[in-house]
Amino acid sequence: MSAAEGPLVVGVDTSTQSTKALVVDVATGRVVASGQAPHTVTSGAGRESDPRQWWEALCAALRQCGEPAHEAAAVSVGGQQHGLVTLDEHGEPVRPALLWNDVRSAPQARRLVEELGGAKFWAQRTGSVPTASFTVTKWAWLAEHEPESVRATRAVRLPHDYLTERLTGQGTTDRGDASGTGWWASATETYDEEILAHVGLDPAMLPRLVRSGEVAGTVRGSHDLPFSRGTLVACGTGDNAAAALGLGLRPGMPVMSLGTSGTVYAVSRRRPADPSGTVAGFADARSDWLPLACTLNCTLAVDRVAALLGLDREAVEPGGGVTLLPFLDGERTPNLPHASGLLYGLRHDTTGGQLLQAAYDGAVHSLLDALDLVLDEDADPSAPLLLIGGGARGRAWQETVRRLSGRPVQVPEAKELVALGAAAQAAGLLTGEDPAAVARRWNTAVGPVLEPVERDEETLARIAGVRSDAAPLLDRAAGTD
Ligand SMILES: Nc1ncnc2c1ncn2[C@@H]1O[C@H](COP(=O)(O)OP(=O)(O)O)[C@@H](O)[C@H]1O
Ligand SMILES: O=C(CO)[C@@H](O)[C@H](O)COP(=O)(O)O
Repeated sequence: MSAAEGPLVVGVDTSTQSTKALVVDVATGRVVASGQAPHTVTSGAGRESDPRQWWEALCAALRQCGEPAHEAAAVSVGGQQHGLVTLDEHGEPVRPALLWNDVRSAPQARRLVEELGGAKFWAQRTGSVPTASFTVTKWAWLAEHEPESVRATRAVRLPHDYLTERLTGQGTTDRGDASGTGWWASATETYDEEILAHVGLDPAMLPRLVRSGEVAGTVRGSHDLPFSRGTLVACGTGDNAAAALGLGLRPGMPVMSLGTSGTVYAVSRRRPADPSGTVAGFADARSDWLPLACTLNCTLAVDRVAALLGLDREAVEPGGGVTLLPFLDGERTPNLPHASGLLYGLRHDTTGGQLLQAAYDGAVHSLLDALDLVLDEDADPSAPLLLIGGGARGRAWQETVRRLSGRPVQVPEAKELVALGAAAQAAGLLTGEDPAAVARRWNTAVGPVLEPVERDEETLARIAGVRSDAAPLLDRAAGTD
């Protein structure tokens, strides 16, 4: 390995399934070393992870990076959004974190929207109409189901805040991730005291908001970590905002991320406020906005269908006219938290490969359906769709997105765009540059462009029709008539 030219920084992505760390050369953007360690997520009714496991995974990923991690001058953490981390007076988790894809707080989400002025109020005030993913609904769920956990809580954090605080000893967050809580007012960029009072959460328990380019703290001594004491720590952000930085995204460039969650988003200069609730009006990690739509069922759901069929995930076959709505975890976009998977149109001659293709089609349809709402009206409809996340490596995913979008699809060669975005934040602390400009200098978005093909309107219309006809079934909680 050749010597690095510039100072080194570490970028971390602590997402749903694993924590990844990259050591990056600030001068060139070259990834000098990398590491990754998995997390466990509970199955069954809820989705929970122990935050201490994220820390252990971070330490393991950094150990895999070896000597270069020791030389890093700054570090930053991007993480899965929305998760509710509750800490006691010793800074220890009161209970496992409730994750973004835990839909148990759907009744609380519905109630909060009703109680506080309806969808329009929430969209105007916070940028988003909260679904079960939003932290505020999880806090309301906890207050109702585990009041003893709420009583024991002294600090409330998001996943990336938790790791940043373990690095620095200080409770900090940023506007990008705060905008997914439901208690951050996007109009004023402050915590919303009325919403917090409504759910009985003391603002003193929340982390300090740190601005882009500001130092969140320095690494305090820890024998678990390869960093030297005093290494700079940037504010970090939510994983989608970090990937937007990592791509050096400019307004109007659409992104589709295929991981545990599916997301579509773009940077916008306008503060979003969609009262239909399809578009979450997130802030980006700089001073712009990140309108985004997110599905709960993406790579894991399609991989599950492949496993049920005993097929490799690439073993898709065209044709057959079968429709599969892969809502295995309930769904957020469309907002159907109680839905389960639905198969329609099965015939004697339907093949396993066609069924698998139908799962890809169903997952991508939900994302494309929301994309038009995410993009500003003046966005160029022929701009390439940037395809990122673990699924973007898969040929079947690439071809499905290409066929159903009718757009050119660009697949960046850089694999870990969340961690690269975090690394760009850390680099910005050292050089004073805008992190998105750092990523552009690193050429992170470069990758092959798949030429557009004619949009498969027939399949899109078929899926939309099944979804609409099945609406009463999909909206019904399992086990009810
Ligand atoms: N070559 C590949 N083809 C298709 N899917 C892939 C490939 N490699 C990884 N994946 C999918 O990527 C997912 C992990 O993506 P990632 O973006 O890392 O997830 P997360 O950020 O949610 O933890 C896995 O669920 C897996 O199905
Ligand atoms: O909830 C959202 C966005 O609103 C998800 O995108 C999470 O941020 C989890 O991301 P991945 O682990 O799938 O990357």
